[in-house]
Amino acid sequence: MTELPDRRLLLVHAHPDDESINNGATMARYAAEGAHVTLVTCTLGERGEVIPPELAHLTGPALGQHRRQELDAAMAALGVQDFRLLGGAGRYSDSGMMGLPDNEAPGCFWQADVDEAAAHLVEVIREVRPQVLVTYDDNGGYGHPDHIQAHRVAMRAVELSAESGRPIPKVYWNRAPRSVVEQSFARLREDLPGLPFAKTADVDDVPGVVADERITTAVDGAAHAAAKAAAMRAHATQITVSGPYFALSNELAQPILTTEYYELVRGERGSGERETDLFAGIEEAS
Ligand SMILES: CC(=O)N[C@H]1[C@@H](O[C@@H]2[C@H](O)[C@H](O)[C@@H](O)[C@H](O)[C@H]2O)O[C@H](CO)[C@@H](O)[C@@H]1O
Ligand SMILES: [Zn+2]
Repeated sequence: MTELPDRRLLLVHAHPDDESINNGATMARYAAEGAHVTLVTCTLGERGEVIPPELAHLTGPALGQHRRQELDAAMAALGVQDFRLLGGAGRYSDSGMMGLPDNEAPGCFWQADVDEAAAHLVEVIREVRPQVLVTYDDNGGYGHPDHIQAHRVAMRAVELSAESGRPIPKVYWNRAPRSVVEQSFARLREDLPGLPFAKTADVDDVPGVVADERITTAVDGAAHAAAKAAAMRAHATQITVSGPYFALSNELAQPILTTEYYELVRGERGSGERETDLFAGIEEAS
């Protein structure tokens, strides 16, 4: 088996694009620093909307395949080489937004058996032996069924790994501190007239917004801002990027954060008021 780097980070996401939006700067930074970064994406986003008119014909499996190519390009922009689909390509399909009949579709991720899906993730954990796992909070950041299910599957895999004697030392949820998001939106509102977006989203539309006090870790990815923006641009069916701002297909502008924030929910916290490194406190080569 190929010898893996001392530091190994695993991220679990629902659709192609979530990884770049939530963790693009973190992924680019750790990849550049020589850590092994593994992304597991649970669906190919087959039920997504499509922004560019020339691609509006893409739906279902054809959209899924196109978004897989977008993911390839985004990972190249971030310098990440290990990225996988949970259970293999097409094992779980996009469940659509919460409350839609799509949520009941056979084979969609929302209908997946959590233990069965977690077993696929445990296989990756056994191979990579990550010291750090990143996923969403129990609301999936913003209540999308695939995000909630990705949380459930990831946290179940964390339990199963611990039960089998292979605990993951540190587990984090994606977060955004309310004060930082509010300040970012204040700047966005000032810049809005010069942007290709008509309106802004609301602070509470940003996934994982919490009181500042719940933030345990801030990863400064400013040096990788261009890589994050390029990765987000690569997801062109889902995201429009303009300078330090972006919008999804709802055309509601949001800020691109280059410091990315986390809440440690399993494991020992590193020293200091806030960690600046997800691996803080990890014994090397554990
Ligand atoms: C960021 C994210 O999780 N995107 C999901 C989401 O897409 C949103 C959805 O189409 C919504 O109706 C739009 O208003 C919004 O702009 C989209 O971001 O849900 C899709 C369907 O499950 C999913 O494919 C997409 O990745
Ligand atoms: Zn998503």
